[in-house]
Amino acid sequence: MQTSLVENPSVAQLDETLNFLRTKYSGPAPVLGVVLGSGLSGVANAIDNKIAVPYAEIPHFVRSTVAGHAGQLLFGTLEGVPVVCMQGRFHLYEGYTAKQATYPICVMKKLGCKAVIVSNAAGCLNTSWRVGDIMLIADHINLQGQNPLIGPNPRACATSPEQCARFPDMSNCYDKELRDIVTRVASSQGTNTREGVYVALSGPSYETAAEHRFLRIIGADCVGMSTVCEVIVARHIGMKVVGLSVQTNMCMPGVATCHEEVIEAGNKAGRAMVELVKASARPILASLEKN
Ligand SMILES: O=P(O)(O)O[C@@H]1C[C@H](O)[C@@H](CO)O1
Ligand SMILES: Nc1nc2[nH]cnc2c(=O)[nH]1
Repeated sequence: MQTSLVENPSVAQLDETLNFLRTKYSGPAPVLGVVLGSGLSGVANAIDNKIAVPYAEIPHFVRSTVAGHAGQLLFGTLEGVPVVCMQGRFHLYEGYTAKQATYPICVMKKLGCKAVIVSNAAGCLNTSWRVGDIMLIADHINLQGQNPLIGPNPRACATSPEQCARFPDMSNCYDKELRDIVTRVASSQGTNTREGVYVALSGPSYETAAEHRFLRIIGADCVGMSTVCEVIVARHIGMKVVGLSVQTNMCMPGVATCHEEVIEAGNKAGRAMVELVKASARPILASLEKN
């Protein structure tokens, strides 16, 4: 069943989704959500005791229409940590509203997730970096021309009154403590992560050379077509966020970009991402339990 979501998800819609998911999965409640971007679906292979639920079957979910996005919700454990994983996400360029695209984040919250790891494939604007580099998102710039919080407030998926501010703060959007944990894990694995700013445009066209110049000037290190709406919703409802951007193509004058290249580079770097996300799951959980 597919419902057009232009309003915030209602209690009834969320209940319907959760009741359906409970008929498919009865294991421990997930504490960590993971959103896998283009070409990064290999992380799904690291999930143990996996139960896959296609988006097409889930009430109030829309469909994945993009190559490289499998379009299913996965339940299971990652190094013993109960997780729910979006194998494929929804993008605004698919024609979905910001509320439709971010509905799964509300569902993750209702399922019990305290934090979400969002990942994406991105074009690299930083000329000192290389294809395959993994960037921890330190901050973002939202140039999508949409904000999922526009409209009535608060949200039914919030669990406490202090969540869902009308004007939510975005100053520690990408949690510093969790970011430091992932950086430490990466260096213990010999992976040299970057930190930087992700800028999101609506897509689906890739950028012109003039747009690349502009995006560098305003302080972006890489550019993509997703993530920021998910992160805004997650922060609004009190979830902590870790963001990972795999640099899949260099944004350079005269160099063409294509989605196949993005998927291929995402899949290659996906191997390091799998190890990083796997090894970070337990320390992230320990940090969430401490706070
Ligand atoms: O879902 P993500 O942000 O990883 O996907 C990126 C942006 C577009 O969907 C696609 C372009 O090739 O990759
Ligand atoms: N907007 C945008 N999204 C991407 N996703 C992967 N590469 C790119 C890129 O170069 N530009």
